[in-house]
Amino acid sequence: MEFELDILPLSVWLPHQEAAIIAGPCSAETEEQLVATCLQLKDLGVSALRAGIWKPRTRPGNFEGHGEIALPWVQTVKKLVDLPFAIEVATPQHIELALKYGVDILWIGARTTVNPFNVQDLADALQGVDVPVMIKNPVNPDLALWIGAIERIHKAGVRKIAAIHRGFSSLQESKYRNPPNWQIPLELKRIFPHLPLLCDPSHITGDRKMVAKVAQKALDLNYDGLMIETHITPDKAWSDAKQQVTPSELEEMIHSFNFRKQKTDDIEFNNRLDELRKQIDELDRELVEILATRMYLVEQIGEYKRENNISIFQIERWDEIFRTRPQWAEKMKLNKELIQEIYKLIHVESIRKQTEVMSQIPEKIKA
Ligand SMILES: C=C(O[C@@H]1C=C(C(=O)O)C=C[C@H]1O)C(=O)O
Repeated sequence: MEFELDILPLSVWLPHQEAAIIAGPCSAETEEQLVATCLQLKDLGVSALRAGIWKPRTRPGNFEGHGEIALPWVQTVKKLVDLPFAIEVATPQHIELALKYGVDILWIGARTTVNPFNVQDLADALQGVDVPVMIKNPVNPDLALWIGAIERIHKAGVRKIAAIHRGFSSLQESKYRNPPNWQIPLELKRIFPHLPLLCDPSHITGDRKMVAKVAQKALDLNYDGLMIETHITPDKAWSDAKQQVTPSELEEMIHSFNFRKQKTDDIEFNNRLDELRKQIDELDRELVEILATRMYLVEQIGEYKRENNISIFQIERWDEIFRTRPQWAEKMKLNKELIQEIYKLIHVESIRKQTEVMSQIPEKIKA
């Protein structure tokens, strides 16, 4: 990475118990709806409130938020409920207005994170401003864009930063509205271990029935918090009706959550974990050795093909491999999709290796 992120822990700007929970309606629809929802959230132990003031909608004609008109409603809520309030901003003007009305936390939405020009405009507007900024993943599954947006905001001097994982758009059919692609946020966490990471199961699932399950998965993966859309009458919501839950459903969910610890001092647990991990280390070494041996054979086949002028890609052989290996896996109670994915990667590497071999001048001719 270009530079280590120097950021403050989440607890500095968002005090919380086991995990930070940000809740509130998708959109601020009326002052009554916003106040009623937030009053019901007041005693649930949530760490912050949220509401959409400007809503980026895919197509025109849908409710796009009230804009500045709704900001005094946020002020009303803040007088009644002693919790920080978060809203989405997409332009420098949104930032200016949010700060003018005393909004505590800003977030950059998925449709903004995709555009570096847009993010840079926001970063410039945030220069010298001490406000926490949460950055949602870009709509498309592109980790570099997400990192780029975080770096731009960080370079503007913002030290209260968090990332929000809200899932990614996909052309494939899925039970999710925005499939989570967990490997992307986990890779972000590997690159920036100190960056607080929140999950937005409402946008990932698009379906209130699945929200608790995805939220629990995020907690199992040691996420620092959750953002959950909550509405007093979700079915009547002006936006994202299907994915919002009532405050009492949220309360039930919070009670059902299992909050995991990252580590323990329990000696017995740690010893057993070490023992099992040593076994994994040995197996992984063997796995890598086996892959190296397989690749050595692929290279030999490549040389043989070159000498006999045979093409690299062999559809029948590849088809046989792609059919049989998952079958072997299933017999051993292994996930067949995993084996398919692994073999796709192996095959791409075989082709790369043999392409390299094909373009080499054979030793005999060189001599
Ligand atoms: C190794 C070969 O070349 C390619 C790579 C394969 C593999 O990695 O197993 C299979 C078929 C070919 O597309 C081969 O022809 O056997």
